[in-house]
Amino acid sequence: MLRVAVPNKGALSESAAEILSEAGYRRRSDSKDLTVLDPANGVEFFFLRPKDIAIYVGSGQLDLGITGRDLALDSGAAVEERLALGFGRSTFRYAAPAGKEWAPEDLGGLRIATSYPNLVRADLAQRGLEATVIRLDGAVEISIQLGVADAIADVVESGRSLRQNNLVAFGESLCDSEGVLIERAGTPGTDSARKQLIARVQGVVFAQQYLMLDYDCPKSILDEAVKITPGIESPTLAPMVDDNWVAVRAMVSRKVHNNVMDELAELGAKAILASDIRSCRAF
Ligand SMILES: Nc1ncnc2c1ncn2[C@@H]1O[C@H](COP(=O)(O)OP(=O)(O)OP(=O)(O)O)[C@@H](O)[C@H]1O
Ligand SMILES: O=P(O)(O)OC[C@H]1O[C@H](OP(=O)(O)OP(=O)(O)O)[C@H](O)[C@@H]1O
Ligand SMILES: [Mg+2]
Repeated sequence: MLRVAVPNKGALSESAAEILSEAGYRRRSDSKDLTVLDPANGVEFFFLRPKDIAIYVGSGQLDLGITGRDLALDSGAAVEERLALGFGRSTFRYAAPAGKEWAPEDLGGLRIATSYPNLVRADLAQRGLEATVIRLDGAVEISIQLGVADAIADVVESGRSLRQNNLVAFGESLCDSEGVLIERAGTPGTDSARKQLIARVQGVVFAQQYLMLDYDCPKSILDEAVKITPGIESPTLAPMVDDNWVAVRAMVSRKVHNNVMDELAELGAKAILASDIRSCRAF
């Protein structure tokens, strides 16, 4: 039986559950359940704190886990990313009171509060700086006001928490994070339940990042149109009753699909339709 760790709460839990459910795995029926058995797929799911997941997977107790890249790195556990999952995106930034221009070099000798002490220590060491790292569990933004720190290093998503506490981020992001599927480093498993879960999850993630585009295309502009929509392998063409036209179908990245639709319309394509893909095996 494949043993898979899933976030039980927090910023990653809902999206992780969504992806697994879309990939055909059993959902838990109660948010207090810590395990769910899915015998049809040969998987047992363990609902754990996202911070702990890399430790279980790195120690070999569990085979795969969904967690955040930043959490996995900070844990120091011997794990590798198998897939990036495209949700729970965040940056990890230094921040300090607004009103002065800060640079990472200013951190030498200061007290830095964070929930990710290892990420911060590694970054300070790389910069050749010595500072006191103060480990807090959360609500890190308030720690300066409360007098236990001079600066912080924290997860920044929208930036609202920093603004509300009159803090400014500075320096590059220490870690650009998102949800990731991890396994133990050095021993990529090859059992069928594992391969199936990875392929299914990859199919759902891929499908979330693409749309299916269909359009009617005058044959005279077909060469130019398929350059705009090359698809993954190659676009599909289907004959139309009017011999001067052909129907084209291709997958396009969600990020650019509006531009692609504009360009196709400009070129003379008609009936340009974009539809969601729920899952795929496109690789
Ligand atoms: N707005 C956000 N706040 C916190 N974590 C976020 C956010 N957006 C994405 N993440 C990611 O979610 C993971 C942290 O999840 P975790 O459940 O530990 O924190 P949380 O959602 O703040 O819950 P908790 O209240 O238990 O601290 C990290 O990988 C982090 O990068
Ligand atoms: O840039 P933002 O969109 O404001 O998001 C980032 C903030 O959200 C999280 O805190 P959370 O609300 O989870 O509380 P916590 O600090 O107790 O974990 C995180 O720790 C940051 O504080
Ligand atoms: Mg939090």
